[in-house]
Amino acid sequence: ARCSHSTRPTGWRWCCFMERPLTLTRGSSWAHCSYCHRGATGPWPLTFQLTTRSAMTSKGPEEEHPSVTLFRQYLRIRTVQPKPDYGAAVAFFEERARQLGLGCQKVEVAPGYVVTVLTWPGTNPALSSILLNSHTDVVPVFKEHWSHDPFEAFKDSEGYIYARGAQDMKCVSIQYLEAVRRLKVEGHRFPRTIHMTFVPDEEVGGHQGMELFVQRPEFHALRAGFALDEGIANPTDAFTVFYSERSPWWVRVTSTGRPGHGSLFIEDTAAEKLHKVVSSILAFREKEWQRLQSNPHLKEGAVTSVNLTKLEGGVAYNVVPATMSASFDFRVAPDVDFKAFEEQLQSWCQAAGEGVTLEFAQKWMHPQVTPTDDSNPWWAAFSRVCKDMNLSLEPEIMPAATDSRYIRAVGVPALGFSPLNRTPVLLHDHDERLHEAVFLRGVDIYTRLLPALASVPALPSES
Ligand SMILES: CSCC[C@H](NC=O)C(=O)O
Ligand SMILES: [Zn+2]
Ligand SMILES: [Zn+2]
Repeated sequence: ARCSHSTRPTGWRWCCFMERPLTLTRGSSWAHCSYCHRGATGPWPLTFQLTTRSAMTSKGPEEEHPSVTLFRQYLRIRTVQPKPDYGAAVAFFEERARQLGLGCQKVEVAPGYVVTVLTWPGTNPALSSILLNSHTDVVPVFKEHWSHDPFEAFKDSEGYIYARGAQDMKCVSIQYLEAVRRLKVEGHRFPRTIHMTFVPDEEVGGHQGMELFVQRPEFHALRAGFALDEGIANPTDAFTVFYSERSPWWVRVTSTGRPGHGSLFIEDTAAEKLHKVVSSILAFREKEWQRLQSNPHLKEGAVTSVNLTKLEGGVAYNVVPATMSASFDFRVAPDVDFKAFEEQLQSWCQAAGEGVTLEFAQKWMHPQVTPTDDSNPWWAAFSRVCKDMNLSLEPEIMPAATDSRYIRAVGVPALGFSPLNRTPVLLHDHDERLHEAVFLRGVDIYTRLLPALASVPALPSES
């Protein structure tokens, strides 16, 4: 409910959410309701519309919204691959649990790899829980291409926060925490328990993180009925939501052949045969690209992609090598017949000649689709809130691989959702950044989503 601003005397601040006067906890431009911790700024009327972006931008730390300050603190923790400081991240979440009065459990899934679980118990322990997952690691940076230090969380005069992880996905971790904080201080309780899991190593495949965690008794004890995990920003007004993922298949093709002097026409060389396989695979790539281009209804995640990412072999200009290899990053669409596709790869190798083999460095075989219709009560609750908030959703298949695949594979429906619209897609890119107003709007969105999800009535399987 929004207050009717015109009827309030000027000079007051009013919490639009709680319909009560704000207790000012900071200086004049940012007013925070000490009860629900929502902030508001600028002259009357107070709104949270993105159209007031510039008005929401603060200049110094004194005027900054405390949720933004917390976000920037987290961005400064260097959980960057390949040597993330996970210890600092775990300590950060333990402190959040202490401050919020949440349960905190640490599960070491491999030596030095801890999953931190923060828990807000529901009122009906018979019901399954809501899992809010986020990974704590971030990808490396090319520092020389950044306008600001990627681990300083610099905020420019317009309100853009520059940092590795600003979009992928440290924003989401803090948005979950701040939404829970608001709901908790407002005195709410919901039937279903809410667990927030903060997991390591997603950016390198989740093999020392979620892949192990979902097999542990501690995971099963959470009794997750539904999960939210990361999505991708959307540059338009709409929000992207992912209901499935393509399966990563990392394939190395090794070709062996006759060696010899570089001046001679050697027959049956490794390079010739490798070239044939590369040509077959790149022709397939072109076909999928054309299929995507020619059908406006198809989104990137609905076709199979492949890139040639490594070429290895050779020792000298004048020595024909006996072995050469090519590595490919395939992302296989969920509707593909996996067995037939693997046979196709094998037949391209065989067609190239003797001594051409392939091996897999990653081969995900369990694609799952979370239904996006009202047969799925979780989707019904999620999409209803978005409709009520006038958010338009674009349901898609995630082109890349996230920890959602492990969650879905153990039978827990999951949606990939980062509440970031009007934001250029800058994950893994130079100058990754997020506007503070978009970040705060995301906290508002979770503040609406969580009550709905945590109040989904008992499912047939739960009664
Ligand atoms: C296949 S494991 C690698 C996972 C990685 N995830 C995020 O970027 C990806 O490349 O999709
Ligand atoms: Zn991510
Ligand atoms: Zn990533």
